[in-house]
Amino acid sequence: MIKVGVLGAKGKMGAQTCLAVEEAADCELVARLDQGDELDELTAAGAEVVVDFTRPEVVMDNLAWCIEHGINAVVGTTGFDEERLATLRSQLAGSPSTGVLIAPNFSIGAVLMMQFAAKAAPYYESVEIVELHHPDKVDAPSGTARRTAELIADARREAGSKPIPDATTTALDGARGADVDGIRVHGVRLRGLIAHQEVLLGDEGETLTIRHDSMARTSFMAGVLLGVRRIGSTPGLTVGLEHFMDLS
Ligand SMILES: NC(=O)C1=CN([C@@H]2O[C@H](COP(=O)(O)OP(=O)(O)OC[C@H]3O[C@@H](n4cnc5c(N)ncnc54)[C@H](OP(=O)(O)O)[C@@H]3O)[C@@H](O)[C@H]2O)C=CC1
Ligand SMILES: O=C(O)C1=N[C@H](C(=O)O)C[C@H](O)C1
Repeated sequence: MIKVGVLGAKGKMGAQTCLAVEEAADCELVARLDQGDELDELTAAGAEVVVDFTRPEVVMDNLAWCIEHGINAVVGTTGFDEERLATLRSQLAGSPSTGVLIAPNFSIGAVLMMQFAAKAAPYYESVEIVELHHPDKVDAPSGTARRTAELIADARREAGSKPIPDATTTALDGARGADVDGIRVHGVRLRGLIAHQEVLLGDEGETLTIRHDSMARTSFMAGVLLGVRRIGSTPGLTVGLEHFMDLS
């Protein structure tokens, strides 16, 4: 049995994760913590893996504590840039048997969408991303969109792709979206939505649209449990659930 603690347990994703862990035959939910609770409850309960679905402004403190106490972490919270990842790598160097998984999206379909988009991007002159989410989301663009843009930009750099054409010389602020590593990312916030993304690719006479939709938060749970099961045997920092999937 893997002893699991959940941070952000009263939130939308944390509550769903508690249910999934309780239902998993090989996991035991030993701690559910939220805002104001003491992290020491995790060690007292013997947690071996912590799942973090909190907020970008608190997740780094949570992870520093987990690494210091040798507790593996599976992280869905967004807000990770290169600087934060470098900080985690250096903290993990001091705790070589501890593992941290940062997964911008735990949905298997979303992971595939990101991989397909990166594969397709060098074949098209143009590519832009539209992410669509529920209006209670606090960060923009989404972690998934940022990660997709980075994967696409890496693939295009590797293939020697030309810069994406765009003749815009005048624009209202935000009209062309955010620039993430040279890729335009547009955000929609709409009641009724959960988490959705389109990657639009275009060239002479054709377009390709790759779209993924999470219609319920249960869509993330298979990926969360995969992370929980694998992180104990994967020391160091892993970025992206694709590393725990056989995609070759
Ligand atoms: N990787 C993935 O697949 C997914 C990632 N996410 C990401 O997960 C994060 C959480 O999303 P969501 O569940 O929708 O957000 P919610 O706001 O519903 O939940 C966050 C919870 O964390 C609590 N919290 C805040 N600070 C702390 C703290 N220091 N310790 C413990 N708990 C704390 C919040 O309490 P309070 O409200 O009082 O602040 C709240 O209960 C976001 O960054 C989101 O983008 C979401 C879906 C999927
Ligand atoms: O806040 C959300 O809801 C989601 N957050 C993650 C993100 O920012 O990419 C994952 C998913 O899109 C849902």
